[in-house]
Amino acid sequence: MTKLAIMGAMEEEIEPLLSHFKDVNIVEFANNKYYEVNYNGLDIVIAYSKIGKVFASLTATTMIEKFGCDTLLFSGVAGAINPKLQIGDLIIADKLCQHDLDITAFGHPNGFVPGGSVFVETSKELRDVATQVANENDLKVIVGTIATGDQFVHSTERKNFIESTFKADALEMEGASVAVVCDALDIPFFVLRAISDSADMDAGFDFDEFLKSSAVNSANYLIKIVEKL
Ligand SMILES: Nc1ncnc2c(CN3C[C@H](CCSCCOCCO)[C@@H](O)C3)c[nH]c12
Repeated sequence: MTKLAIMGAMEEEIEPLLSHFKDVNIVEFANNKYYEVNYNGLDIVIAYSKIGKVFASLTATTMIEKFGCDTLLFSGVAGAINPKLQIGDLIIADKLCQHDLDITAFGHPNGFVPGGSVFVETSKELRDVATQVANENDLKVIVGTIATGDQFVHSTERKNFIESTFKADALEMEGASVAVVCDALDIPFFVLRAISDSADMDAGFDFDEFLKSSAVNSANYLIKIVEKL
């Protein structure tokens, strides 16, 4: 029986999801709250990690190891790199990387450390469900590479580095750490993001303005995917 983890990084990313559920049981653990619900017979644990790769790794590991989740879906917002991605648009990750992981001094490529890999792929099965839902609901969704790093990107210089180095389509601060955790624990995972900004000099203003509405875009799509699982 599937037990689903639904994760975000910020409260604003999870709030639109929680509003769909009643009878929520709250479990406090490791300075965080985990919301347990049952939806259409599916046991679900929902949490927002707080910002960044370390918090996201802790929450993903907790949802799997402590709560016994066997599938993990991430919903949230992202900065656009691919110019086809406009504010509010949806992107599903087929693979993720860490743009700020750097031991190039030793001849390794950006995003690589021994024992790891530059890219981690998401679950093809979950992506196929998502694509079917998008088609059924006439949703425009891009499938692409998402780059993760412990920084809010707000400069075209950093954005261009990430694009040229990883050929990434979007960027954020948690997805690749969820990917490494799920890959290591052999848990199928899926990362969905809606664009809140373009990671350029206007990113801070756009993010403040569009966080909530873009988080709702992602959450509404994710709920439709959950209903298919
Ligand atoms: N351009 C960008 N660069 C990197 N990541 C993103 C993302 C994706 N999420 C949003 C959030 C931004 C962290 S700062 C939030 C401000 O907090 C305000 C509270 O003081 C973090 O969880 C990553 C959207 N645009 C981005």
